[in-house]
Amino acid sequence: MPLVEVTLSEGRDPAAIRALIHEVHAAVERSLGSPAQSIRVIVREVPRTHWAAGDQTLAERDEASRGG
Ligand SMILES: O=C(O)C/C=C/C(=O)C(=O)O
Repeated sequence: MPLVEVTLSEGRDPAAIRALIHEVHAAVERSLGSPAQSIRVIVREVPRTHWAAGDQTLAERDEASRGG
């Protein structure tokens, strides 16, 4: 049972996430030949206040890029 997990920061359009799930599913089906019902795709969304790079959260980066 192939299981693919994707971690994203929060805030994307639900339709874009649904499209991502479809594309990941299709890639696994095509590349591994796995039965469709056996494929699992999990998308995790992390609040931008809970994701840091270089000790700056994505929320802080957003604020800085807005000039805050
Ligand atoms: O785009 C996302 O969902 C997550 C972005 C992460 C970064 O920009 C980073 O880790 O620097």
